[in-house]
Amino acid sequence: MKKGILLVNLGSPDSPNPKDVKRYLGEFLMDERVIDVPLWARTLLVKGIILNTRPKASAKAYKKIWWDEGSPLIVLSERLQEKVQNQLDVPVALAMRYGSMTIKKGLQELVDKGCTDIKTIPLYPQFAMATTETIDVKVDELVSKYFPQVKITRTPAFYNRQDYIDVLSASIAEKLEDLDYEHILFSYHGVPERHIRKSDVTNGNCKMDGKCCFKKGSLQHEFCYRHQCEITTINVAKKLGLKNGTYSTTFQSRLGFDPWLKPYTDRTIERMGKEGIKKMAIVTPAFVSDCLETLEEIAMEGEEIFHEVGGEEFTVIPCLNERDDFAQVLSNITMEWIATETVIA
Ligand SMILES: C=CC1=C(C)c2cc3[nH]c(cc4nc(cc5[nH]c(cc1n2)c(C)c5CCC(=O)O)C(CCC(=O)O)=C4C)c(C)c3C=C
Ligand SMILES: [Fe+2]
Ligand SMILES: [Fe+2]
Repeated sequence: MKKGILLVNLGSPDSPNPKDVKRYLGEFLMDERVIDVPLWARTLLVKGIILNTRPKASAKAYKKIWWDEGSPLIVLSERLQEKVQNQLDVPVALAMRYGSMTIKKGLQELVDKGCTDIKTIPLYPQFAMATTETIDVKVDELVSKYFPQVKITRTPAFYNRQDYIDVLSASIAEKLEDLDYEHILFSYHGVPERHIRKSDVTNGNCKMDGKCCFKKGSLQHEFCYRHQCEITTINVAKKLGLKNGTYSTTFQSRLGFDPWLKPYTDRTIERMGKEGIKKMAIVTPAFVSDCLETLEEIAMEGEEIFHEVGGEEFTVIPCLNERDDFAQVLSNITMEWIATETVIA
């Protein structure tokens, strides 16, 4: 069976115009693993409220970060795919969970090249129902409907791989080398607290009390986004020798009125600025590629909040994007898969 790799990221609108943003947000937010309420309630909320208000504001934000070549998230994912392809002999395709670069097209591209043994790699270091799980489920649906001859191998979240932690740490160290910063914030995309409970395979271990995520050996950690974010921070802090109190974990990008994972990034930036921190660095490890949430929400809005409360230097560390060493992590994941399958066969 010929092998192939399908990298999958979130996706972006086709353009930063309100019509395209509305179409994209409609597909994204109608996903039952993103807005996880019954269909009637989701339809009311998304089509009745959000899509009548948000696209205009979101389009304005997208316009601020859009590149001549297109959406930064898409362009950076394409550059990454090219790098990974150059490191490997097996075909590597790229798809997006939402928008025009569909997973169906990505699978078709690999099938057209003769691949029937495909490994999917969601471009998310940490597992979440709204990211990794929705990709895995969509791939299964498409394969059973259109590509029954294809065997799929999933890739678990790679937050705890040493090569990933080394690369993330190197990307931070390079940026901070000559910089005199007082605090480094590790800001992850948030999810509603409810999502963490829903993904709790141990049925009740997850108490959202700040302790369960650190319990050794819990089966729940495999599907606990909060645990995986906290551990990413801890492992990087260890690798870089960061002192306690000089770094922290926060969660950004809330939507709606339910409680989301805390502490919130924007409020933390504001509080720290008010408490007298003048030089802050911020890294966003839940995002592999720079996107609206890093380039606008963090680098523009976050900086504005910090300056408003007296902060002076706000350094944003880029995502791993198309770094050679990050492409190498994805190639390592691929080569380990090929080696294991060869031994089993
Ligand atoms: C990194 C992982 C992500 C998780 C987890 C996630 C959960 C999540 N997101 C929303 C709602 C929105 N997210 C939006 C943008 C966006 N989200 C991620 C990643 C994760 N989302 C990325 C990479 C991006 C940027 C996409 C780009 O084109 O650059 C948006 C759209 C922008 C906006 O209008 O603000 C929304 C809406 C929910 C509800 C959710 C979990 C339940
Ligand atoms: Fe999001
Ligand atoms: Fe947890």
